[in-house]
Amino acid sequence: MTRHFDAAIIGAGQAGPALAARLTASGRSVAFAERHLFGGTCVNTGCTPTKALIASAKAARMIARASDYGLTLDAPARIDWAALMARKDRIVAASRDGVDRWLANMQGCTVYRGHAHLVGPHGISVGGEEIEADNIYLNVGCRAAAPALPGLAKVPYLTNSSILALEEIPEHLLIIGGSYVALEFAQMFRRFGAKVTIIEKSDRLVSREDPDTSHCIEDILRTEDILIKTGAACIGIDGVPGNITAHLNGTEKVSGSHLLLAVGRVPNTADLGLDVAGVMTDERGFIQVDDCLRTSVPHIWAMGDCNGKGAFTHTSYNDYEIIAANVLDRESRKLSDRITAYAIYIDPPMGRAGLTEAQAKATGRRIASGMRPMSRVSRAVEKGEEQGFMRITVDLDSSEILGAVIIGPGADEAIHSVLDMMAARAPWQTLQHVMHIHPTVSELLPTILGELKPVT
Ligand SMILES: Cc1cc2nc3c(=O)[nH]c(=O)nc-3n(C[C@H](O)[C@H](O)[C@H](O)COP(=O)(O)OP(=O)(O)OC[C@H]3O[C@@H](n4cnc5c(N)ncnc54)[C@H](O)[C@@H]3O)c2cc1C
Ligand SMILES: NC(=O)c1ccc[n+]([C@@H]2O[C@H](COP(=O)([O-])OP(=O)(O)OC[C@H]3O[C@@H](n4cnc5c(N)ncnc54)[C@H](O)[C@@H]3O)[C@@H](O)[C@H]2O)c1
Repeated sequence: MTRHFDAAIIGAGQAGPALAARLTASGRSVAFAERHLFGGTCVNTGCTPTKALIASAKAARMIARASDYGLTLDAPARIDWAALMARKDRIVAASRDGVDRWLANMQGCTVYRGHAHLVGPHGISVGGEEIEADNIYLNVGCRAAAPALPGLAKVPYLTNSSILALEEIPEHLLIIGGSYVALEFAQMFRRFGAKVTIIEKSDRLVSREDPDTSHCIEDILRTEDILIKTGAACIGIDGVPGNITAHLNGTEKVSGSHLLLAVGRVPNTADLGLDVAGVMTDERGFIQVDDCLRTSVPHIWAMGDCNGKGAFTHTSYNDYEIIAANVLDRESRKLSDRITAYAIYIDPPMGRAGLTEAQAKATGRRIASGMRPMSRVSRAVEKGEEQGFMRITVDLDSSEILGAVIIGPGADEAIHSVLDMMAARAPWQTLQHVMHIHPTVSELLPTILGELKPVT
């Protein structure tokens, strides 16, 4: 028998559970389908486990640098891989179980554990049961891409999921890709003692960023003896477990014990029955949505990574807020109101808000930037973490803050000073006149706004 609900949500990622809570609180009945692990990518194979491991890696790095701080160790620290992974697993399990319990105990929410797919505009089949819902919300996320590289199918390779279950530290980790996933795992495994080689096809790492940002990040990684091969499209792979060779540009090869693919993500939409319901996707499989995250079928909405409009936990959660505002609060919050913001959790981290300097320049506006290296930021010097810089870019005519980048200690937090001012649409002079706390990285933001130089 088909059971009817006011709403159905597919996928317990970063948007679905919070939306279920709002929908049920408004008196609506909700069917919730999750086929694998509650909490999705962020909790199980993304942010949470990687940031837990990065914390261990930071501790290892600080111990290795003990003498820089005037400390003498009687013996070098040993990595207890099992204990370190157990810490990560405990943190992940607590978070996952929290989401699972939250949904299971939610009044008005019926949880289905299984793969769900659309069988009509309102119909869903999940784990052999048929349900129907007035409105459907898709939060199905993405998975690691595995491009059709010659030879790849014949060698064992790791993704962001399987690398988190390794039973030992690789001797030499080859990483294909040179962006978020690659860099966070590269530095972490280097700090755990692995030799690491990054293979990136663009001519610089994180090529969406300004060139000086890429070069600064390359310097940070090279300081720790991470090998970086840019302009190096991997055109083939061969080898056996424990000895894998990547062939680059047809001219060079590099061998390692393990291979990690970090070349982007593909949406989990091919097995969702979208065509049956008439939901349109783009050529890469991302679900097409309008500015309020409605799909081509008006009662079906798509949120999180699967709509291709963001690829972060905070963008997924913001999608939930946009949908809740439109559906439940009669507020017209929109995707286009969102200011780009993200961090890369290398150490020191990079925090970004708004446009890069190159993007700001490309708008054709009259712009200026203020910048300062971390070597001239007291807090960074005192912490012994002088790599990095900060830059803020403004519109000289409207006084708008257009964007900022901070690479340095606490940059992932400090960037919010700029982001919040941008959200408030405050002119840059407002930020310049705020008294900031000393000694912090943020206290130099007003200073660099007093040293703006036109960008031509
Ligand atoms: C290694 C790594 C590190 C990351 N670190 C960060 C970070 O530090 N900060 C940050 O902001 N972002 C980070 N991200 C990105 C972040 O994890 C994702 O953007 C975020 O998790 C996306 O959430 P989502 O809600 O779109 O979907 P997901 O969290 O991917 O959840 C989708 C859920 O849907 C389920 N599902 C899929 N299809 C079906 C179906 N047919 N039926 C039932 N259930 C289904 C899946 O099992 C999954 O549980 C990281 C990603 C990776 C890979
Ligand atoms: N700190 C964070 O917030 C965080 C951390 C990890 C992941 N994420 C999210 O996960 C998503 C996926 O990250 P990602 O790093 O896998 O993807 P990405 O799309 O950001 O980068 C992929 C990189 O791989 C390179 N590449 C592609 N094919 C290649 C080839 N054949 N040879 C060599 N290089 C190749 C690309 O040029 C690019 O630099 C990101 O969009 C990000 O939003 C976020």
